[in-house]
Amino acid sequence: MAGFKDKTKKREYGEGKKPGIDLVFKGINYDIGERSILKDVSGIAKQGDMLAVMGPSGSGKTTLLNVVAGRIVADSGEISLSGQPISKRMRKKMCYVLQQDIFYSNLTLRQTLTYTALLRLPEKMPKKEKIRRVEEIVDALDLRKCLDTIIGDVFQRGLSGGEQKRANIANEILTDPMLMLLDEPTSGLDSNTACNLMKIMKSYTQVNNKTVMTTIHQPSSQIYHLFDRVLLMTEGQVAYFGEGSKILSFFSSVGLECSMNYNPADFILEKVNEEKDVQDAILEAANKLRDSEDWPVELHHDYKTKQLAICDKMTSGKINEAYNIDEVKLTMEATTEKDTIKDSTSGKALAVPVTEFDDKTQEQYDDANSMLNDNEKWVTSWWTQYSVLTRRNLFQAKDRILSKFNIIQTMFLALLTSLFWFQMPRTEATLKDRIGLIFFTSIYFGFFSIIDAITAFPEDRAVVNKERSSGAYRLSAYFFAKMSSEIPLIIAQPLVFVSIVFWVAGLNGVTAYFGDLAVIILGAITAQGFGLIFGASFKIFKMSFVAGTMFMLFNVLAGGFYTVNLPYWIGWIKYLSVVLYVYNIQITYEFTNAPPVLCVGGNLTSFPECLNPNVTSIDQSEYLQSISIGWPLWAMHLALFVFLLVSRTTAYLILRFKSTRIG
Ligand SMILES: Nc1ncnc2c1ncn2[C@@H]1O[C@H](COP(=O)(O)OP(=O)(O)OP(=O)(O)O)[C@@H](O)[C@H]1O
Repeated sequence: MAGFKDKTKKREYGEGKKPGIDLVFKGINYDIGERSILKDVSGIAKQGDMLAVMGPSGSGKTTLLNVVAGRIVADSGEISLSGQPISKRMRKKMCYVLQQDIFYSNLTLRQTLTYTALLRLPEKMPKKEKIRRVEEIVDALDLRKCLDTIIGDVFQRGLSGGEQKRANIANEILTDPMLMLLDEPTSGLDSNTACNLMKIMKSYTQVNNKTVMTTIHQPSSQIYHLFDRVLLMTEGQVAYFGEGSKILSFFSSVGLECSMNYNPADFILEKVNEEKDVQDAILEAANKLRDSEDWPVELHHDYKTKQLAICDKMTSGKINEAYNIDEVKLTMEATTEKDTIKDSTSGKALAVPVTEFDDKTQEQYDDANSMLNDNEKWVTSWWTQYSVLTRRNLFQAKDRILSKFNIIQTMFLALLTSLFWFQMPRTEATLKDRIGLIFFTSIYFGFFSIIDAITAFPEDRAVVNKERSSGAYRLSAYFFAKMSSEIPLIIAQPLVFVSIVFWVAGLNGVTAYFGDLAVIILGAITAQGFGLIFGASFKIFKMSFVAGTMFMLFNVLAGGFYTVNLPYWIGWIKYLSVVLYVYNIQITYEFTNAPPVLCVGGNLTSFPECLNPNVTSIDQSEYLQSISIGWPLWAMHLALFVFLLVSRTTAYLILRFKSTRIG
């Protein structure tokens, strides 16, 4: 793999490498209830290196990764990046590649990466540069041949498992993070694909001076030898931390010998899984290791204060003064141990990694600090986030809302409805059919929108949660983008349906056509807002679905078609039905300024005025009065707008504050 450098950087250092960061986590403890999940876990991942976190299932690997990523707050312990306590802002310099590959399944890899680049690379970087970065990463991770393949899911084939893993990593490293946290990147891959992936990662890490911490289950020996350091865990404790190459001699010191040609990874995992006395012996030896020469200085108990004193000077730009801190009386023994600063009195190592404090070193520190302390909360403006998300959502939702299946369904229903209500004569005899058709159109698109919003939500929630936890964009940008991008798609189907059915059935003229169309669309958009509420309120899809269906059934029952005269004590409830307003607006258009509705002859009529031989048509305004709530059109439209506003605002607030929320 050809490595790639960030050409946007002004300076390069040493052997052409950018300054990287060292991750140190020390004394991490984390309990859930009575159970200790992590016990005094410490380790280091250095720039240009890969740290493997290994251990049996349930030993706490993912939990540790979550703690480092800031997704879980540890009960105690310290985490620092290049000597500085880790902060929320610094976490933007890291990426977390989840075990699951979470993407919009119907976007191609090119679209997925491009949208990520536009969302997560700095506003000031030109678009051309962002695209170039996508291209570089695609080559680096050997993804070019599948750039135009959709991501896919269980329903539609797309990228292969290995390609999805690489796509997942590519998507995260686009932002050029300094620290990469990978959770089981090889899970589900065959050994060859897994090995290729890890080789690619190794090369990328070295060439670009990145820091990698990865959990891994049972690596092959080829993969195992790619790791610089290994943190072996058992039951939440450190069973070994140190260079991967020294692990067998560590086990040998406990009397556990690995036979030749045996995969060291298999061997160590077998041993930490053995009976309690073997485990205890390993843990005891691991504890002793903490007092040995091999134990990194950064993990010593007294390291923090001294390190911080030096760091304070360094971060305030006074590197040379760091040498002269009285309390610690530093001397640099560059000739014998080039990379270590030592306490002159005790001779104990205090800090790494400076060999010479010249101008170049000062620059490196300036750069590393400016990278870590980047104060921008968002890398792109609200408007950029909104417009990129709108485009992405439009593309992504188009295939869903205007899927072949939905188009066939709408066309089929339009055909069926047209046949059932074909050219109704405008007579008293067809009044029931006429209002039946109007009621059907009032509810159909409401159902359609609410169910669509609920079914689309789980995928949305997963992707947006992932992206928002890496600080990609604001919730409001996502929310407004979702609303505005789906409106044209929601309009498309009622437009086709009403344009066919209205005229074939013979409803009332041009004004009623536009009025009906507008109110059906308004009802559908409002129903979508309620769909969002149910999608956001429940983690379990089935519950959202049941809640959405019950809500729509309530709307239908209280919609004014089945029940006009409710008992007085519950009559108010109908005003909570969105369908009531959509239906009433439509019947108002149908029976106002309309051609006459002819009486049926003789005693068959239900209208007393039709018994008068001089009267040929019914009084439509009186009829309308008898079947409607009698509100003026403007008031009913206003009520619908209030519902629209309330549903959208509630959905937003639920997303913002509920625990199942996005972001
Ligand atoms: N929310 C929770 N409530 C109770 N126990 C939990 C919770 N989350 C994790 N655990 C427990 O913490 C332990 C460590 O879990 P973790 O996922 O970190 O293990 P792991 O080493 O990554 O396992 P695997 O290799 O199987 O993914 C497990 O025994 C798990 O059951």
